[in-house]
Amino acid sequence: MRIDVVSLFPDFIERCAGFGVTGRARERGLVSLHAWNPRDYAEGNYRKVDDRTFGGGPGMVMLVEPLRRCLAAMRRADPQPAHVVHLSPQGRRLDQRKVRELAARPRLALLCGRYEGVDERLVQAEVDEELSIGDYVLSGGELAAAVVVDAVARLQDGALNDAASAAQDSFEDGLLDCPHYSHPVEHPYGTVPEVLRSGNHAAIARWRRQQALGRTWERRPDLLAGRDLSRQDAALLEAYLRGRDG
Ligand SMILES: COc1ccccc1CNc1ccc(C(N)=O)cn1
Repeated sequence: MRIDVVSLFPDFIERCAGFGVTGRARERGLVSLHAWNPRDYAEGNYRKVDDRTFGGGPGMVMLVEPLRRCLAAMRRADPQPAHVVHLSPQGRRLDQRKVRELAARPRLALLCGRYEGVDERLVQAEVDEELSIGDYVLSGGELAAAVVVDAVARLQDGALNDAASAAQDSFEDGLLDCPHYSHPVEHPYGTVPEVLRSGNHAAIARWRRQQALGRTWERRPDLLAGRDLSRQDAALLEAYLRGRDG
């Protein structure tokens, strides 16, 4: 898939997406990343990209015209239509379902606002959807865009090795992940659970599912609300809670 990023700090995303799984996905050609700077499309020798907000009040707004020109150049660069996402605190909340939807698209354009945001006319005319990575305000949309790039890149076929994709799966079915352990077996911080060293793969799978259910119940009950647990899952969760409460 192709991802275009519109940002006043184009190297920001290039750097963020250069490591690990995302860096490898790019090297393998699973994802191509293209940065566009609205300042390159701004007028005057100050190349103005922002100005005061009408109606008064603090802060500056990104001007519509440099962004319009920038997006036009981005569209011209590739005939494939781009799904334009504006990263904003006013956006719908990003979750794994939305990530999967975005990852299935051939081309994404991520619009990163700075200052107090973007002239609303640009949003209305050019943006397909606004997304938020959480209920907090950042100094720019770039970190949110980097989150989207990472989350969609790792879902591209061939991006993850088997172990990592297994970890991915645990989030895919809407549960938190089970705990993980490695060497040494005995450590002042504790001992690796016996079942994980038993070689009994059915028991290991059961234990992991039980841990995922129990931890989700304890930490994110909202993920279980409105979800019908299978009889097997319900039994595992009950046993987990009984075992916890002694
Ligand atoms: C006041 O900032 C803005 C106001 C409007 C748009 C963009 C920005 C840039 N900042 C952002 C961007 C995204 C998120 C998020 N939660 O996804 C948080 N902050």
